[in-house]
Amino acid sequence: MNSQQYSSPENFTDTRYLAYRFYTETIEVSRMSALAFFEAGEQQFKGKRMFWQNREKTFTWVGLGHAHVISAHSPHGRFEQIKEEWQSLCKQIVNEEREVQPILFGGFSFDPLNEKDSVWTKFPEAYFAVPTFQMIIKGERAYVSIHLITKDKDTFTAFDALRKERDRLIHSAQVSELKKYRKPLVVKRTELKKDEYLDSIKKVTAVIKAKQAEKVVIARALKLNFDQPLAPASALSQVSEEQPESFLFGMEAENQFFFGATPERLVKVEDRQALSTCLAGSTPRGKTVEIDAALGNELLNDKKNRSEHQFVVKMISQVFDAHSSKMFVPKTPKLMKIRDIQHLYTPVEGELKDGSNLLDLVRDLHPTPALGGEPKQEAMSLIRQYETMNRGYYAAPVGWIDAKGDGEFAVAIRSALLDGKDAYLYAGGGIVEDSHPEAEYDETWVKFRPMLRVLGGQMSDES
Ligand SMILES: C=C(O[C@H]1C=CC=C(C(=O)O)[C@@H]1O)C(=O)O
Ligand SMILES: [Mg+2]
Repeated sequence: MNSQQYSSPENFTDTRYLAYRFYTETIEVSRMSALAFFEAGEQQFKGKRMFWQNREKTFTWVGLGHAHVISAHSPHGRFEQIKEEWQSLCKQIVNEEREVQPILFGGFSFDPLNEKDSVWTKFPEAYFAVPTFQMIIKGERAYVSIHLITKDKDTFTAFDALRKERDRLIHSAQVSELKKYRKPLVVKRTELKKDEYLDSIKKVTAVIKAKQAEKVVIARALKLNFDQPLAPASALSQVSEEQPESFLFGMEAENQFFFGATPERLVKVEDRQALSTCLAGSTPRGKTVEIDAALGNELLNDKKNRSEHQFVVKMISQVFDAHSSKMFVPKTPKLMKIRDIQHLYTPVEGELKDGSNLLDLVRDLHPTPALGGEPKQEAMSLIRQYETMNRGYYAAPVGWIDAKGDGEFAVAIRSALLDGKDAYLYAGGGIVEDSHPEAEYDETWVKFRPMLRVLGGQMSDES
């Protein structure tokens, strides 16, 4: 790298964030491992690191350090708060000419009105950050940006220090291989409140038969205890090897780390084109091509799974109808096959109307009936009443938005919370009129499988 290339940092001011100044600088770098960059921040930025890779693997993003945090602690108005604060901040930094935009990354809790005890002690109801150092890999090109958002006037020394730190991070990521970690041993695996979970499915099915709701998603948790803590970089590296066909995400909040490999897109916006995917209805993969195809066919024709799926298509279509024009929804679902499981899948596309933006869609889509139920409010209150835990960020939106309003959110399923020597894994399923507790229980095992393979903790008869 040649320091002559550096342009002087740009500086913007704005009304609401008048006191702040936003300094930024981006350089293109030769390609390096995003995980090595994440790991290079282990000492300085522990507790403040974020990771994202889209399903197609065309976009990888790493954030180290917090240039600015936008979080919400109140159960009400959190989507608006994040949107408004980000837009205010963006007024100072938007520059249509800029090839690399600053990105705000983070997530929401599933249900801020759930009052059950929570292990998610470090995660507020919404938690987003603009990182101090942002690395982007887009296709064949890689960029590293510095973001400094400050009220100080004299930033010359501070910015200079950040340039040095950036060079150190890049150097470290380019020369060192990802550390080889020993996979911690799982000393104990506990199914949390299994009997209550089975019982809740019976009760919810009865409630649905009594026509108080049409569909409710009920989930449960597994707890693993390790002999030593698992490093976030190691967890991410395992998950990226095990689940190549999913969105990969990770976010640290102090000493807790939430990560996962989810197949489910909540919504993506690019140049005002919006895309969502309805994903609900499941069956395992078959051991041979023939069995796999037969299972897939059965799923496509299964009444119970098609009904689970159709609630999602209907709801997402309604939300898209409100926010977009030129909507497109295929009439019948296809199969999405991933390593352990196959799902019914319907993409929904639309062109955003003036005045609607990505975070409006996130607010109105969350939770879709793939994670909440139908009708939404009844399902949420039934989940509060019958589910045996607090979901934290499981099943909630996680993703990013840039200064232009483009971005993508996934639904944080197939995920786990790491907390010291403990991990909490989550899985659920859509309960409809003809659901059966044992079958739903089995389905959760299939959904736990990828995370169990990543973390260890599967029993010897599980592959
Ligand atoms: C709730 C989960 O999956 C949802 C997404 C796809 C299929 C689902 C199902 O068939 O039940 C669930 O709605 C989970 O993985 O924990
Ligand atoms: Mg299901």
